[in-house]
Parts: sequence; C-alpha cells; structure tokens
Amino acid sequence: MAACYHGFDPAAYLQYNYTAPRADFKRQDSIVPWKLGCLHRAFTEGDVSGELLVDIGSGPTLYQVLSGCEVFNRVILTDFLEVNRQELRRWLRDEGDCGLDWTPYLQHVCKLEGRQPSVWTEKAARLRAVVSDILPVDVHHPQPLAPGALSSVGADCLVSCFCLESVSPDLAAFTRALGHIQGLLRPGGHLLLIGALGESYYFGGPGVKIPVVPLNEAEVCASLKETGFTLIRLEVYTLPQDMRVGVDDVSGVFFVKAKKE
Ligand SMILES: Nc1ncnc2c1ncn2[C@@H]1O[C@@H](CSCCNC[C@@H]2Cc3ccc([N+](=O)[O-])cc3CN2)[C@@H](O)[C@H]1O
Repeated sequence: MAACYHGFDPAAYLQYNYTAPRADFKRQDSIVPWKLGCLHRAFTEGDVSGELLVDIGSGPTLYQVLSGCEVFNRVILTDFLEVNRQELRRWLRDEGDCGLDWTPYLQHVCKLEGRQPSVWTEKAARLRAVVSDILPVDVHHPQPLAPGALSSVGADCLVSCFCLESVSPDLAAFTRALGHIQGLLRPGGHLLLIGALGESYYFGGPGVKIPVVPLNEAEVCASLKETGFTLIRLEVYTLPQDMRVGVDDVSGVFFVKAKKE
C-alpha cells in the first residue's frame, strides 16, 4: 500500500474533497458541515476530557481537530507522508502558501460553539498554541508512533478520519490497524473515527488512483468490538448524487464515537 502513496498530491486532494460541493457551508446537506457537527457534538457533550488528543493519519487537513483543540491542552498531528506533514507545518507556522484557506472552517466551528465567526483568529491561535508535534505514523505497525512519542499512559483521545480504510488492503488489515491505534489510547479514552462506506478507490492526485477496502456499517461495528472498543454512537451520512464528484466511489460516510474498555 505504501507504494500507492508515492504520487499523493496534498493540494489536489484538498481541492477534491475540501472545497464545494463537499465543503459548502451554505448547504445543510454538504459533507464537511456534517462532519464538523459530529465532531463538535462528540467533543463537547461532557464525557471527553484529558490532556492529550492525537490525530491519526491527519493527511493535509486540520478540520478534524478544530473542536478538540478547545478541549485538550496538547494536540499531536500525525501522517505517513512528509508532504502532508509539511502542509500541516506551513499552516501551523503561518507561513502562507497553504493548499487550502481554512478560514471558513474556523468560522463555521466558532458558530457551532455559539461564538461570533469573527473570533476565528482566536481559534486559529488556540490551535497553533496546542499542537505540540507533527509526527510520522504507520498504522500497520503494532506501535504506530515512534517509541517515546506518547507517555506510557497513552493518549486521552484519538481522532482519525478517512485513514484506516484507505491504507488497508482488506478488512482484516483494517481491523489490525484499528487494534494498533487502540494501543495508543489509555483505558477509558475515547476514539472519534470518521471513514468512508462502500469506497473501493479514491484519487490522491491527478491519475493517482489509490485502492480502499470497501466497508459497511456492520463491519465497522464488528472491528470496533473485536479491538476492545465500546461503541457509544454511530452516525451515517449518505452522499447525495451531486456530492459524487468523480474523485472516489464513496457511497457514505460514518462517524463513530467509541470508548476503550
Ligand atoms: N501506513 C499508514 N499509516 C498511517 N497513515 C497512512 C499510511 N499510509 C498512508 N497513510 C496516510 O493516509 C492518508 C489519509 S488521506 C486518506 C483519504 N481517504 C479517502 C478519501 C477521503 C475522503 C474525504 C472526504 C470525503 N467526503 O465524502 O467528503 C470522502 C473521502 C473518501 N476518499 C494519507 O494522508 C496518507 O499519508
């Protein structure tokens, strides 16, 4: 699978998935507002707490930690590819020339929090303040992060979006990878997992077709149970026709909130 990612193009990937129509903040049925709503509820309903949030397979995106950065004082971003880690560093160092303008995302999450969208600069500053590391990760390794990256206690919360199914050749590999990241979490810690349903491929750049293991809800729930998670909530988004834009064959998106037993 690693070879599939040689041509991954962060800028193209961001354009494919994180601009309209998939990221249209004026549309109730757009995918990104749905994802941000799921994450906001999950992080703020009172049971998620602690010091350290780790994002597994961040890719070149930041949306997945825009709510969590208000709850945790330390956030670690991770990805397999240096090109993605560079993209994240560029935004976090405010160096400009980023693949995407995250302002609408920051404004939308401020609105979800009952704040004026104009304070998005405060949220940006908060995120830049709490992200302590951007680390390499390999979910196929029993220890996905380098030794010593986390304390022996583990993370208080994990978030992972569209990663595991996109790097696993089959369901067994997906389940093993889920077990590997489960080991990064302290007992009682939470997992917030977003992923694709029914997806067999996606384009990670022009002509860069990457295989994905197609999942259904039952398989996701079975893998969570098999790897020592208790499911708290599963939400599913079914893509309207005009969200199927030719960059993948995804039919739905799942959101899982689960707890390590
Ligand atoms: N061994 C590894 N361990 C960890 N991460 C690894 C490994 N190998 C590659 N990676 C890392 O994993 C990758 C994460 S990006 C994966 C993209 N997933 C599919 C794509 C995403 C997407 C987005 C939005 C919507 N939607 O409907 O709005 C649908 C879809 C469905 N298509 C990439 O960052 C790579 O760098």
